[in-house]
Amino acid sequence: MKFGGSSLASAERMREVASLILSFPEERPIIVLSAMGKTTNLLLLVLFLSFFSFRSMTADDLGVERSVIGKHLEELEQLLKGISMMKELTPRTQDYLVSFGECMSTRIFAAYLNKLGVKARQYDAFEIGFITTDDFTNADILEATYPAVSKRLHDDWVSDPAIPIVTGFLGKARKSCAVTTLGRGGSDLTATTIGKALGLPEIQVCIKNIVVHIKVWKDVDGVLTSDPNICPQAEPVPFLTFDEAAELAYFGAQVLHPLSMRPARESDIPVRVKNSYNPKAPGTLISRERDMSKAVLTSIVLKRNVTMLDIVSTRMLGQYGFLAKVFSTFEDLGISVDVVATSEVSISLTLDPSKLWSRELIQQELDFVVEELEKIAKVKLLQNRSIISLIGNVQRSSLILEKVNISLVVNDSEAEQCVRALHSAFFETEFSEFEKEYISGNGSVAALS
Ligand SMILES: Nc1ncnc2c1ncn2[C@@H]1O[C@H](COP(=O)(O)OP(=O)(O)O)[C@@H](O)[C@H]1O
Ligand SMILES: N[C@@H](CC(=O)OP(=O)(O)O)C(=O)O
Repeated sequence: MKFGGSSLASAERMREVASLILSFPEERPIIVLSAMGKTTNLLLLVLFLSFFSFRSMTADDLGVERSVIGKHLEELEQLLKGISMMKELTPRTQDYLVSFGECMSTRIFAAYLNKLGVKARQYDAFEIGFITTDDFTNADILEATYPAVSKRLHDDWVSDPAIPIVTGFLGKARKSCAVTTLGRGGSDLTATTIGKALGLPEIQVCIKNIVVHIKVWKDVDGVLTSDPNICPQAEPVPFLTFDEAAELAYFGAQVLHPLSMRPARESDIPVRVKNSYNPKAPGTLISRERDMSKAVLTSIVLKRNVTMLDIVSTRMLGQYGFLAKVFSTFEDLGISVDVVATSEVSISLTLDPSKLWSRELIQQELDFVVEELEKIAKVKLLQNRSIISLIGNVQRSSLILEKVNISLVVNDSEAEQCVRALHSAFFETEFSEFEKEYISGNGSVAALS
């Protein structure tokens, strides 16, 4: 069970989360926690004065000794002094800095459960086998993680049973051994990684009749048809496939970490997204397959602040070399490409902003891309664009577009209005039988727009 910042904003919320966990006495949960509320943002903004008092107050409110986070508060103070003296925050130091959020929330929560008489044990993910690449701020979990984590959790459980309370979001870099983070919202990935680790055959043999499932608790009734901050009418989507959920997350839905579906899909362990403020709501069940016969559009998502490039060949290369050269330029620079529309001699594409944001020299980098591409093409750089993606089952609407989703690129300033218009057309309008048939069966996608 994973509880994110949205479920853990205060001492009161922590109490409710504890009673929610205890309301499943038949389950043997492993708990993954994010930092409380907006702690990660606060740490990044270095609003540490309010942060210190807030977190200590939470411990006080829960009747937990402040000493459970005393060492961390001292270390954090030292770290912040160091950063302000050096006037430099490297991605590695940034990861170390934000790791305090999860390290403290889990300690406070484990101490609270113990105080209630429920035996719990706190774990820092970087100490129990979460091995990652050294890509600070956006690290990838490595395969070695799965057996290491399952062994550690299993062995501890056998020798001294206690509910594990694990820090989400964090890992340990394979080369430098420093603390890493898995990208914003990465605790979802921690939860599905533990799910896969516990689904390994060795664990299944050790613990007979184990049925692993993953619950991700949020502050909304599941994955919704759109971002509720943009479309207040957004409704929960009851079922999704791993692929749909991954697309949805990748194309901007904040509700799930973009890579979090990978371990779940690899181990075929379903994920249920539930509302910790409304546990009775069924939420969204994400699994390998679902009934697609009625599904057309599942969700509309928005990814803002995207950079787009229009690249038209000057035919200096033969037609066959053009696309290869364009893509190798991005590969050399380590920039991912999101959405692509292409012909033999021209290509329009959007760049993945997360890759650009995680590094410095953004403008220089873009200038360099353009300079490289101008050797073979005319290039137009368009900034402040948004990608609106229509995620769903277009399988039945066009043979050509089978299994792809539809993305539109619009100006940032018009994006929310476009999402609202699309949401209203697709989810808030009663279609006639004829229109339903046209959308889901015979019409082309172009006709839809
Ligand atoms: N399609 C969507 N479905 C559900 N929630 C969404 C969607 N798009 C954006 N959100 C936002 O995601 C939030 C939940 O994600 P997040 O804040 O990361 O939760 P947590 O902190 O629990 O991990 C919701 O409060 C909602 O505002
Ligand atoms: N605290 C981290 C990791 C995380 O997963 O948070 P949340 O579960 O609240 O999205 C962040 O804010 O990015």
